[in-house]
Amino acid sequence: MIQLFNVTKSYGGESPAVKDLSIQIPKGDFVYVTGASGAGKTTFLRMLYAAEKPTRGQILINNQNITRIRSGQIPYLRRKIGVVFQDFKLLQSRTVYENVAFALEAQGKKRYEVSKKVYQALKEVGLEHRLQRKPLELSGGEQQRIAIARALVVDPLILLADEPSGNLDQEVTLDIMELFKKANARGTTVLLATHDHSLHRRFPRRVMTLDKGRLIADQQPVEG
Ligand SMILES: Nc1ncnc2c1ncn2[C@@H]1O[C@H](COP(=O)(O)OP(=O)(O)OP(=O)(O)O)[C@@H](O)[C@H]1O
Repeated sequence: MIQLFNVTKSYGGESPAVKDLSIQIPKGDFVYVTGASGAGKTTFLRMLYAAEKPTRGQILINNQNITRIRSGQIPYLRRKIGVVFQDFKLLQSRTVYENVAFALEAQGKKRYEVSKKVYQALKEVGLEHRLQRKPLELSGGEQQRIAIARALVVDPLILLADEPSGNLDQEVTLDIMELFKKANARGTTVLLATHDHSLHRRFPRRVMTLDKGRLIADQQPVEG
């Protein structure tokens, strides 16, 4: 469960990036976060994994108040949250295997367990044959699938994706959506920030619309 109570984030400019946001997202929900460029989508997602602190208001993740989280607690929060970015953010000097294994190794998991989970996560995205490649030897779509495997390998409660298919073509976008839907079907709460309205026409889910930092619409999909 994600809960925001009157959350405002100001970077010190004229108007806040996110204004007075109050939102409840139950476990297992799938939510699109839409809005024009600069509407506050990235800021909203960044606060959920404690990359930014709200200026005012409270944020609870699974009843844990993360509003004033201490830096030592952030790694524990991030074990529950997978994040996927538009520009993948893979470590270029590491292999595909090492990129996906990283979070598990940081948690101190045993070597055989790490390799089993990494193999499963890569199989899930159809790239188990690319284990020893470096990210730049792969296509953009493959790199994003590796990034998704990295996010999902820890079985996150929440998956945050910020314009994950912004630089990718339509076919790859649909592959990626299937991966998000599968993770959601297994119980992961998914928040997907996107400009691409064709996605929610094709896969109708809850849509939250931000405008100048405010939530101006929160629509459930029409049944039927
Ligand atoms: N680190 C920062 N420092 C100062 N201002 C920022 C910072 N990050 C974002 N902003 C400002 O906050 C506002 C919201 O930006 P944000 O990136 O959250 O919007 P967005 O909806 O994700 O936009 P886009 O779709 O272009 O990525 C914008 O006016 C932006 O310029």
